[in-house]
Amino acid sequence: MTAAISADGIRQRYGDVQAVDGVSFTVEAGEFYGILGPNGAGKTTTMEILEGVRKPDEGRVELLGMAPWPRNPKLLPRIGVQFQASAFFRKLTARETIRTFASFYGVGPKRADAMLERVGLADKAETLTEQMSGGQAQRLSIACALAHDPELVFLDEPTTGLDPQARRNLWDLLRDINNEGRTVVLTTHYLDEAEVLCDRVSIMDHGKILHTGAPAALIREIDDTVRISVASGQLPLERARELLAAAGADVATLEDDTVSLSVSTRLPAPVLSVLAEQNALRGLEVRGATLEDVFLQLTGREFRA
Ligand SMILES: Nc1ncnc2c1ncn2[C@@H]1O[C@H](COP(=O)(O)OP(=O)(O)OP(=O)(O)O)[C@@H](O)[C@H]1O
Repeated sequence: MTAAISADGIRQRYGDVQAVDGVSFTVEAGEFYGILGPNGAGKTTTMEILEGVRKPDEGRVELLGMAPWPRNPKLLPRIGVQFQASAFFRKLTARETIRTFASFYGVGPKRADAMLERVGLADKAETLTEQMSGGQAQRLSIACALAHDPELVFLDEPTTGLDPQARRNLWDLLRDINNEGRTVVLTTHYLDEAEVLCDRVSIMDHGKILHTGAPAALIREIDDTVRISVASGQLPLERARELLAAAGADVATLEDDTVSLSVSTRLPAPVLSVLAEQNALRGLEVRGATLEDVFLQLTGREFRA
């Protein structure tokens, strides 16, 4: 079967900045694929090259078995693109906007209106785009990208700037889009978003892909330690010291003044049972590794979006 996307050795330079530095990957049909990286990593430039809106300095891209550059009219009805900054006509309503976008593809008003409903904006149909919230505008731009029923959808940081509730609502929508059988490519600088949504994720930094895999596999590969934090004041200092010694902790910090304790260990059970014996479980936090830890391991730096 032809891959939905194959990118081979793509490079793009802007003046002194090597924005994309030899990126290669494939995306299978039906996959939810993420490109995760901090600001300036080269995600948007990579997306623009995939979408066929930018010619790379070097490298080859195929979308659905075809080259996206030079602009390929056969591909356009089959792909949907949501750009990072959506510019709508401010004085058009949501309904007028989606109908306009749909008409570019010969799609009638009925399907356009249905898309508006699909993204939960039916009750905003008469609202001017300039009066929509950030989350509503993102939903509208996703609806516009989907109006012509594309099989491959590109979403460039669709949830940036949204509040946590609006982000979660959008995640549900994005999952549905993928569950309908569409291939989805998403860029994000939210680690949790990549972890929750993507079948596979490429971690990108300084124009290069550092690692690609299923989020859970990436996390498993790097680390199986568990971080345990004990709220301050839960444990007498002496007991905390003994506990640290007993835990064989890889990393542990003990702050004397408030006796707050955090432990990284591959053997959480003995630590937890001592804490339980000490009746020190209030405010206890236990967490496994996350993609944040994967990024730290790959780059030696904390992930800062
Ligand atoms: N049109 C341009 N002209 C010059 N430099 C650019 C241009 N577009 C991007 N860059 C630079 O290329 C690098 C990669 O930018 P890009 O937008 O691809 O990264 P990104 O990962 O999408 O970042 P963000 O998360 O902030 O959108 C950055 O250093 C950026 O400043």
